[in-house]
Amino acid sequence: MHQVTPPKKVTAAKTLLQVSGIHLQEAGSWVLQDISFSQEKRQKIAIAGETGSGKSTLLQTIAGLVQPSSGEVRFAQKRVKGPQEHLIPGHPGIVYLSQQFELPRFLRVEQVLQYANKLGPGEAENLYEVCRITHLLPKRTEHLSGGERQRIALARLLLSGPQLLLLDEPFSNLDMVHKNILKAVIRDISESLQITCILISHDPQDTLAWADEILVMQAGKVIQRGTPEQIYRQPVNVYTAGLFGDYNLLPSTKAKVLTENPGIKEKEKNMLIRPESFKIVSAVGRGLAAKVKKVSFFGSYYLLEVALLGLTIKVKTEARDFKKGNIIFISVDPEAVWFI
Ligand SMILES: Nc1ncnc2c1ncn2[C@@H]1O[C@H](COP(=O)(O)OP(=O)(O)OP(=O)(O)O)[C@@H](O)[C@H]1O
Repeated sequence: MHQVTPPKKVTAAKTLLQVSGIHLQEAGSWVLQDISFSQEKRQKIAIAGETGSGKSTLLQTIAGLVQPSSGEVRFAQKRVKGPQEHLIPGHPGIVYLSQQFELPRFLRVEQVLQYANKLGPGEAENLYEVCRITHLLPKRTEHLSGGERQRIALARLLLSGPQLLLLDEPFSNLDMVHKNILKAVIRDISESLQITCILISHDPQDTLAWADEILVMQAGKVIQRGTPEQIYRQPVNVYTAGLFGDYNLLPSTKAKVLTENPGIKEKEKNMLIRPESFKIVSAVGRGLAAKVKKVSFFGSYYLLEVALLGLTIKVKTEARDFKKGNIIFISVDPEAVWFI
């Protein structure tokens, strides 16, 4: 099996956020169930999960915008009060960038930001640089693109000087150019402004390379927590596996043929193999024969669908030599197999 780095131990002194036993019931059903985790200062946590799994509600609960039915959120060792305990919901140290952020219309960007500014001289200008919005300051808010509006909404939140930034699907609805700008902004918010972040995203490309730790949610529960490598290579179930990319699932009966490969032990469980873990080998006898049924081009790689052991298996390759109908020989590295 793969060697993966265990998540870092969180020590009390470094802990910024402590979420303990959060439950939330709405309209008779559980939206959040027994959620507990902690976050160190500057630790980057991503939350993944299907639509409706409770990700946004969890972030809103952390921000003090939703009252949990039970459990508590502690931020910098103090309990975060919910909206039923506060006249103005929220916590001054925590900001939440919603998917439905709003900006006042018919104002110049610099006016909008001026009203929100609680930072010292020079700090706001630095923040505008980090958010890549300095050139937008003289523009009017109704003359901005969606990506620009979002970076201004983000800067406006950060002008209050928070320690924790909660980002709810910030990359949805962005084209590749604006997405890459926002990725650089989020990296700099963490590195130069030293603000701790939690980020929700559907897209594994947004979270795997960024996060120190990923929480996977399903039906209001955290079902897996680990480093990006653990989550990707050792998913607890097919739900987690599917959130982070394509996979092949071979039933144990079929897997027996592949287990002839020295190094792969036969187990009763199904075998999960990512498409990039198959190797296409040249010689007969060094791999199993498979017939190419379909070739799809994805820019940096091709995805082959091949018939193997009566199943359709997905194989990723950078080579452009394969066509429908070809017979290829494939093998798998024992290190890349995960039993599920
Ligand atoms: N105030 C509420 N009353 C009733 N149901 C609610 C309330 N808030 C959330 N829910 C339900 O809880 C579930 C989780 O919603 P939530 O928006 O947190 O999920 P999500 O994982 O963020 O989904 P998405 O990715 O679509 O934003 C949904 O089924 C939602 O309808």
